[in-house]
Amino acid sequence: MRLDVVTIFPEYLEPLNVSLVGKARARGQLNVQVHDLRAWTYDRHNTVDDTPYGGGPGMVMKTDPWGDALDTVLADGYETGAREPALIVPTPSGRPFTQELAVELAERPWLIFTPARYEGIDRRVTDEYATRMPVHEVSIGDYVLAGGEAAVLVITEAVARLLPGVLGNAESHRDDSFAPGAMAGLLEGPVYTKPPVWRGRDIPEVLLSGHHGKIARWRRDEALRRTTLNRPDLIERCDPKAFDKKDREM
Ligand SMILES: Nc1cc(-c2cccs2)n[nH]1
Repeated sequence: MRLDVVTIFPEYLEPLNVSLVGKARARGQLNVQVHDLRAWTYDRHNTVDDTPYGGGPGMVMKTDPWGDALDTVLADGYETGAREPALIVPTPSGRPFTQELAVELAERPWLIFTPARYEGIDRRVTDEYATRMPVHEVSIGDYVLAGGEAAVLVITEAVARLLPGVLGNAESHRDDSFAPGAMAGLLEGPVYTKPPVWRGRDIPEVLLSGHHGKIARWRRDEALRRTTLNRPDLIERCDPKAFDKKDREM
């Protein structure tokens, strides 16, 4: 997969050099290119914004720097064999980013992120590129950030970990919270490791029993408990038949 990020804060994307994404890049599983939007400005102040038509607070990001930047990124990507780009525009007014959308994006060969600052990017930019590729406006949550770069980090990590070979078998994403089918869409329950007693706190007996059926049932019950507490909305969506199946396996 190829990822391009165009931003006025390229240093904000440094975390893409470390940990899971950094290792995937080093292994060649991910090609990440970060571009400074100001490289496509030609005035003394490297201007990327201007006042909004129709008035109102704040500033709007101008068309030309984005258009020139995206044309260059696309030309470079195509030249090096990338195909089928999709534009990912982080915004509070976008489609909620979910594990389902992460799976959808992980299947694409090329994602181009356009994190905005200020009040956003002139709408004509996304209108222009929507004629050439899918444009996904994506929200990572119902809160307002100062810019989309943090959202790029979140989306990139959630997508990268789904790429084949990025997570070792030990870290399989099969049982992730929200992964369809895993615990029928429930939240993960509590986890424990050595020592067996810590500051007077024991491990739930069942986890030391070696009885896999009882352990699986306990984990399912804990997942139900946590989901009921924190995300009752997921309870309606989960597939009760999956429980029957799991009960039979236990
Ligand atoms: N979910 C979400 C996205 C954002 C922003 C994206 C770009 C500027 S602010 N805030 N909250």
